[in-house]
Amino acid sequence: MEGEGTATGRQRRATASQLDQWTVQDQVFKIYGAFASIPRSAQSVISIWTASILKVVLYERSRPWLCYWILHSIALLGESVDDELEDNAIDFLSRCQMPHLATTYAAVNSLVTLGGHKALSSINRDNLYKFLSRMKDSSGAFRMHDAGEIDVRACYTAISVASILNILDDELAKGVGNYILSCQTYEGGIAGEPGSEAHGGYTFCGLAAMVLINQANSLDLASLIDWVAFRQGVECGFQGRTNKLVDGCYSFWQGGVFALLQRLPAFGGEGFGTSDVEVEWVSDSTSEGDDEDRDSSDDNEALHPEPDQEGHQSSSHSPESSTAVHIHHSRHNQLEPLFHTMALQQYIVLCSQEQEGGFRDKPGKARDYYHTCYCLSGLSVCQYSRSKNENSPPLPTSVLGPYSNLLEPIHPLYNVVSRQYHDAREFFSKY
Ligand SMILES: CC(C)=CCC/C(C)=C/CC/C(C)=C/COP(=O)(O)OP(=O)(O)O
Ligand SMILES: [Zn+2]
Repeated sequence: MEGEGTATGRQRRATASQLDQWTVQDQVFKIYGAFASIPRSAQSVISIWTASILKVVLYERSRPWLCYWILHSIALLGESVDDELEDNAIDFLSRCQMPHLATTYAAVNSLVTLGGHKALSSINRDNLYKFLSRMKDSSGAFRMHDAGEIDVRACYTAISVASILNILDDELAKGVGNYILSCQTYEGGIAGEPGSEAHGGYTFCGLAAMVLINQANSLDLASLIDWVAFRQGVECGFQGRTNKLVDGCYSFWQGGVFALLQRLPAFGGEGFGTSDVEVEWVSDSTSEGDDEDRDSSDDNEALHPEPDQEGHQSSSHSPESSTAVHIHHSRHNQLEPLFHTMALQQYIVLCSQEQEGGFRDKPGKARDYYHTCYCLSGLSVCQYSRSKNENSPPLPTSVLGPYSNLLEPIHPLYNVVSRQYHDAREFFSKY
């Protein structure tokens, strides 16, 4: 019998990413070996040179992301950039040469966020379609880049850009659903690849991709919703996975999962009309006053949960009263937000926000553009979680702090501001 520690035993249990990672590790160790054998005097020059190449590669890879995080944050705040910056951003994004699905998604979302003829027409949809087809594996799933890793993130970014650019067809969609289904774990959340651990980032990607290809109902939605409901911690923020710390960025990755779920017909929502992916908002059969009254009492409970005898959180999180069951039995058949939206706003505004501006993972960490983008996106999801449609703004009681804290609504399938989504949709339906 092969022992746990043997190479063959290790190989047999390995995921595709682990195998990739070990290949890279072997190469790095070989480089270390070669490095150790050269004269000491040459080592420092080479190490400075290698570090700067690595820095350039990583920086180049993240630049479209920086554009998206910054532009989307500005758009969420209801602001726009000046003409010169807009022109420079369009010019820069059209010169990015390293094809990669994640940066393609970031660049497309940046251009959609900038909006207007110049930004939208700078996207070469024919070439992009060819790139997406090249990234498609024979299994149906997508890989991130040429010879790159296959995972749920790649599936989402490919399907998301294809959908928003109106080039999604059966060929691109074929097999994606089965791959994502194989990534839903025993916990209910979705992992990056089969056999890995469920994680909020991949759960958002997997669910959004399934909605876009009209296959969300083939997931085990009841266990998915229970998994995500249990990820909101006593600190009021979300953790990315079981037994890990809460982090501001999961306000969107997990909060966005709720925003998607509550629009699904299976949970009483009105759907996305997935053939043309129009945003529909949750219908509401009760009076707004009634709704908002309950909001505040629920949120008080959320902030001060009654511990049970073993010190666990309140009974609404016990397995006997699973979240899925609650949804269907809520008063007057009205759909409640499926998480504590005011509590999450408290975590975002009071714990993730930096005094000087910007957002972070948690107190003690530094602010950055990634966390700023995803904390603001999560905040918007919370604020609009009870809105009937994007033209009826939330009541003040749904917004933590002054009403001037209200952000723009997002389209949760793509995480771009709704108005920009509609403009892009219209633009790409004509061209
Ligand atoms: C569209 C797109 C590209 C989406 C990316 C989705 C996303 C955020 C995936 C998360 C990946 C991951 C396993 C992080 C764990 O990091 P960690 O171990 O440092 O954090 P943790 O302790 O919170 O799990
Ligand atoms: Zn984070």
